[in-house]
Amino acid sequence: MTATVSLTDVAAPALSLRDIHHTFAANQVVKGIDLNIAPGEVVCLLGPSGCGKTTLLRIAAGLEVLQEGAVSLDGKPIAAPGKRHVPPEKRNVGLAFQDSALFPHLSVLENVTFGLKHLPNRERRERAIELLTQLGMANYIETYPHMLSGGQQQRVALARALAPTPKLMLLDEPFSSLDARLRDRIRDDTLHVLKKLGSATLLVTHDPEEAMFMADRIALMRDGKIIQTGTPRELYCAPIDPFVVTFFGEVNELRGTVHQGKVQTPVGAVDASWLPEGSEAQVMIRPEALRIKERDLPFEAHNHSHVVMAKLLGRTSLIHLCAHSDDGQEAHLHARVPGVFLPEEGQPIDIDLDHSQVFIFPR
Ligand SMILES: Nc1ncnc2c1ncn2[C@@H]1O[C@H](COP(=O)(O)OP(=O)(O)OP(=O)(O)O)[C@@H](O)[C@H]1O
Repeated sequence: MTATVSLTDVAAPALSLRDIHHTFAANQVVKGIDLNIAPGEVVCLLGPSGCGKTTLLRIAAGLEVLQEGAVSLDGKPIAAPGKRHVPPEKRNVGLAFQDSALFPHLSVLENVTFGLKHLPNRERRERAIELLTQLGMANYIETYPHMLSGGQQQRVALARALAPTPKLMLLDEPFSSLDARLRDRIRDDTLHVLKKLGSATLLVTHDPEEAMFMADRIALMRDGKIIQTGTPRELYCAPIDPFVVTFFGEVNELRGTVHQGKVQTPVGAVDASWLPEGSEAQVMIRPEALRIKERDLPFEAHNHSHVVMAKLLGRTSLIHLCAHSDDGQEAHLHARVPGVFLPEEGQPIDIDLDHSQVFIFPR
């Protein structure tokens, strides 16, 4: 019998962070973090402002001296508290930040070839131009940084970080200074370049959509700790606690008591078989889990579920609704429906639940 062994089982992690703790004055900002990144894997460190993401990335980069724990690159220890600190420039990692400064006296091409001194001239130039082309900057190779917009400078900074093909890229909010349209394009270009080069990547972001767009795996942080690690699908569809659910977008929150393995809500019964009978539960329903069907009933039938308000948000419509159950329970909920769906105020409706986007937790 042969066992299947994946590449990630045999190859040393591109980055390994073990039991990392970090304190500024008396403020403990990283509290025991373990994280591995496999070769070629894109991992997003996601979390609210101040939860310690940047500090962790700076520790991996060597910009903060490690206080507690261990850091390895490619299986080799590069930082141990009080013993070993390989400086950032010797770690063979690519770094790009929200506002990465370019060398002002060098052209775009010279900025990108800067880290390629070990290559012959021609190869250096070809490599830089290839990357600048992939990031939409091929027409600016002779331009100087002060002549570029912020978004263009950011693309050059990404090309400069990627040019030496580092085994590990550390990116801290590299797209957040860009306006929405440009950000989408540069994110897309960057993702394709990272995958083509096969660089393992740790990307810090506070934007869940960005994390889902970029990541093979997401590590969601709160208050110095990783709360859940998994694929975007695992975090979105199998969140382990209410914080994880709410971090990925608005949810309808209801409460109820577990009775015969279920909690009754105004939109139907929700399975709670894993919770103790009689316990209080929190039911979280994503807006897209509410499926609405218009009913041919008089608009005055207000003991039936009905539309309170409908707004077009662009790609989706947001329906404010009043949900009624047969036993007299009532709740104001938000539903999201793809495309243009704008029923009139008072329109009676039936509501079905997509249970895959309903989550239940003990209160
Ligand atoms: N050099 C420093 N000296 C003192 N406190 C610091 C220092 N750097 C960060 N902190 C504090 O550590 C905490 C974590 O900061 P960090 O920048 O790691 O968070 P973050 O999750 O990246 O936040 P953001 O998304 O806002 O950048 C914050 O309370 C911050 O004020």
